[in-house]
Amino acid sequence: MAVLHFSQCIAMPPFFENTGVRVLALCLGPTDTALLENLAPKAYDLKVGQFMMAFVESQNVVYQKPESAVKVLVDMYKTGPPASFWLSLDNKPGQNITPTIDRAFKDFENLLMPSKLKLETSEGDCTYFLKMAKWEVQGKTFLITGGASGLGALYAETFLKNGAKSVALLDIAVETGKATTERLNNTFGNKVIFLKCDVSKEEDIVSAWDAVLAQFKQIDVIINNAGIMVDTPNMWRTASDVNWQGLVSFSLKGISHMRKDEGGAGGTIINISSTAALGKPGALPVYSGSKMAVLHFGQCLTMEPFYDLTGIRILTKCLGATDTPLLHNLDARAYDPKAGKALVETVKTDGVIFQKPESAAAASLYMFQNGAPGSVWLVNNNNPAKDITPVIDSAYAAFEKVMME
Ligand SMILES: NC(=O)C1=CN([C@@H]2O[C@H](COP(=O)(O)OP(=O)(O)OC[C@H]3O[C@@H](n4cnc5c(N)ncnc54)[C@H](O)[C@@H]3O)[C@@H](O)[C@H]2O)C=CC1
Ligand SMILES: CCCCCC(=O)/C=C/C=C\C=C\C=C\[C@@H](O)[C@@H](O)CCCC(=O)O
Repeated sequence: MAVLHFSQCIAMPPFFENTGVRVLALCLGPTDTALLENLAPKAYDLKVGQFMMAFVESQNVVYQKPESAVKVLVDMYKTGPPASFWLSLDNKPGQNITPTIDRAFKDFENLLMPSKLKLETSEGDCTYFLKMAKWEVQGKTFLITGGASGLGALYAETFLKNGAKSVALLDIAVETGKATTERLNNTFGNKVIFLKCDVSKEEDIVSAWDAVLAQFKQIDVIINNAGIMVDTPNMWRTASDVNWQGLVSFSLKGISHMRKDEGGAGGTIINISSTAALGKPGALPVYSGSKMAVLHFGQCLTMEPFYDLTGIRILTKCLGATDTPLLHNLDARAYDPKAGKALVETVKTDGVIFQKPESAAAASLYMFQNGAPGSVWLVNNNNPAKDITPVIDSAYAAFEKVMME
């Protein structure tokens, strides 16, 4: 999904008109190559791998011939319009699936329109405020990446105010992290620890994870919040490691630790995605692709019987533009200077609202207290959190339908 969304974003008009470069993406179905040999041990977990294999066998999935996939690639090259997306499945001729993908993203973009949102979550919607919380913050231990400042620090404060037992803040910024920890400990009574951890480095993750467990013994909630937005030539790889690989690493460690079927206590993993996964910001294809990867990772992980088996709730938050340093110097964050200039212009002309961090944190608390396992939430424009799982599910149902045709 990161590949598809990267391609969609970078190819946004007037990309082809300006550059003469045609971006095409191929969604390849199961194809008879070494990639599909001995599948079960390739899953993130053997039990899940065996479940997947049983499914593949029960469905008589066809592994198409590699020659058929290559033919589709060649046809796509010969006939594909700029920014088109193709399917190669079951040895059939290539199918241009751009209309289906576009329709799904139109539905996502509609979620971002303030007028449409108001229809569904008005300020007077009492049920939003009065609904009983289903998931307790009280007594829970939190691990928050990127917790030294910005939204991460605010999540810590919000959950502490609502009864969290302990919080581990992990961040690359040591001085800021220590200062935030001291401030929170002065207010909430020594419940917070700080650990230096660069989430783009596996060795940092391993040692911080071990240190948090040595201190707290149990982690109930992980907020994978650390993220940077820099698509520039010298930083896009680091940004991908921070936004995506770090999140995967903490999620997998969290699953091993929390899973009830292997002696854990269950728990919640909150992954911070963005409205950049729902819209197509042409200047930020790497950032947007990484946030789409975060969204799709959560959806795949949480497929049945994940929650029943493990007792782990995966929540994904699509956060809209929020007034933190992440949005400073926007022009220098795009993949190239021309795109950066265009981004700054669009933010002005579209009147993009930079919502208050406090609003985003309050909405996140609501999402924690009420989010069903596997749900996806929109937190945008200072509005209450909105459960957008049905819209995401219906887009994926449309993708699946195309594969059945
Ligand atoms: N501010 C916004 O408009 C939006 C933010 N988000 C996401 O929310 C999350 C938090 O963003 P903000 O608080 O706005 O950003 P921020 O820039 O204010 O704070 C980010 C925090 O992450 C830390 N960090 C940076 N690199 C790190 C690394 N390699 N390892 C560990 N920590 C690291 C920073 O030191 C800082 O404390 C990010 O994942 C971001 O993508 C999503 C949508 C909109
Ligand atoms: C839709 C992007 C907001 C994502 C929030 C985030 O993580 C970082 C935001 C940084 C800049 C936002 C720019 C927004 C520009 C939009 O007005 C538009 O140009 C991009 C979306 C175009 C589309 O939806 O097709």
